[in-house]
Amino acid sequence: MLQIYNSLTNKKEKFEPRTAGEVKLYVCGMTVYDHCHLGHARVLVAFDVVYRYLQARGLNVTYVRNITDIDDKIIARANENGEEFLALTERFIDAMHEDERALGVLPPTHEPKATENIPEIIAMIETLIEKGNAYQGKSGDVYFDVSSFPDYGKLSGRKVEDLRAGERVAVDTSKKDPLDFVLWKPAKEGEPSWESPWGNGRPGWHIECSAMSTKILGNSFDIHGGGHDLQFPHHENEIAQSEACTGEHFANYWMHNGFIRIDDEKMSKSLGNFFTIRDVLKTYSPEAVRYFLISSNYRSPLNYSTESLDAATSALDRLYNALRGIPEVEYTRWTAYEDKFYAAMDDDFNTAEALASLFELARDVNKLNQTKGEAEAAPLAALLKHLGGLLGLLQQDPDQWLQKDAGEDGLDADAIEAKIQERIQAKADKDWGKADGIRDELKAAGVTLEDKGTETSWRRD
Ligand SMILES: Nc1ncnc2c1ncn2[C@@H]1O[C@H](COP(=O)(O)OP(=O)(O)OP(=O)(O)O)[C@@H](O)[C@H]1O
Ligand SMILES: [Zn+2]
Repeated sequence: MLQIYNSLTNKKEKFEPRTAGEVKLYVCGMTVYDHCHLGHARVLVAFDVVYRYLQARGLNVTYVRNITDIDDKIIARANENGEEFLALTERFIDAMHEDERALGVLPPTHEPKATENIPEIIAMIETLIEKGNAYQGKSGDVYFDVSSFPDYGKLSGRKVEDLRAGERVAVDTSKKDPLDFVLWKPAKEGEPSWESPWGNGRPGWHIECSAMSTKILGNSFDIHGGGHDLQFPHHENEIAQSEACTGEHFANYWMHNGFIRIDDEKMSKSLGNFFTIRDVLKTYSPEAVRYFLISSNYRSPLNYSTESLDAATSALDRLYNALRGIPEVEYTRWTAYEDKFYAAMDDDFNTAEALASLFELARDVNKLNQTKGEAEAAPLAALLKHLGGLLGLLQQDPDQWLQKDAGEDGLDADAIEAKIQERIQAKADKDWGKADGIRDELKAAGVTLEDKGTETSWRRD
């Protein structure tokens, strides 16, 4: 029986989809004005594991993860760069997709963008105004009237009176109440904008998720997820908007992942204390990064450190070692082992326990291999690989994986490939000095390049 910790009720609950066999999942995605960092990787991987596991449980999952492609930070960055905001967002959406592919994150079923759903957003705001849940400000702005929604605070457990205490309405807004939040913002000079009944403007952040989730998944759906910081106010506001608009219960289960932290602070672009996914992947393999991200419960905070990533790499070495040299055979069920793994995952996606079950399995593969030989160990090894795959792990060739770490030069295969790509680019740019420099640098690290036509291969000396 799958249990999910529901942030709405603050307890683990039996997971019962609204329609038997079907799961509708919505996760708040990135604001695309920069490269994704490891904090973003955690949301991507945590919900990728949820997505994979629900499917493994035989459920048909519709997974929606939005892209916030219009927002103050995006406009500010585009202005700084002197580029069109759409050019900026397109670049970072492509980069995000590259990072996802590199990390083995499966693409969601739908990836709606805010800018492609403006009519739906406007329609929702109009309904909210009609129903008396939203009002127009003085200059083309529209606000949600928090006092019109008695359930406000039910997700975050906050009381409206407490929230209001100490808040004051800023003089320059036309909000009636400091808790009211913006649904539509009037366009400022030179900013991207869309026509609306309230004049040219753009949507607030909260309304985009209400509009896109409802459009694709319906008024009510199963699971809504996102980072812990989104619980309040973003998700609280989504509930208010959606339930006020449709009169129906919005999402049944709310899942929030903990932060990736650095020195006990949230890894964040605004704080500048971040490591991008692509930078980390220059040194560590994607599976090691995934392993690190799921090595503790998705709800707990997780501190980033090179020690943890090294430990993740060694842990994977042990699992790959068990698979090495064993013939690949078709996976068949092996209940005694599978049950442990499934029981762990059924317990609110307890990946730490699920990984522990993989180590037990690896130990037994080794034992069988030593006592009875490779052929006998093969079915158990196939099971290990299969269960690892449900977490997006153990999908590499064991020999290659283990060879990666073998170099004493500190350069793994991915790092060498990256250098080769850099050299190909340098040659294309006719920067022969740089191209030779890279060849020499690799040579010094014990790696020899061999050019054959346009192909470059490498070997360790
Ligand atoms: N350090 C982190 N650890 C875990 N999840 C995070 C972290 N930073 C952002 N997220 C999550 O990533 C998703 C996308 O977030 P978004 O693009 O809005 O970034 P953000 O929270 O504004 O990050 P930043 O503060 O770095 O700009 C959200 O679900 C958010 O909660
Ligand atoms: Zn959202």
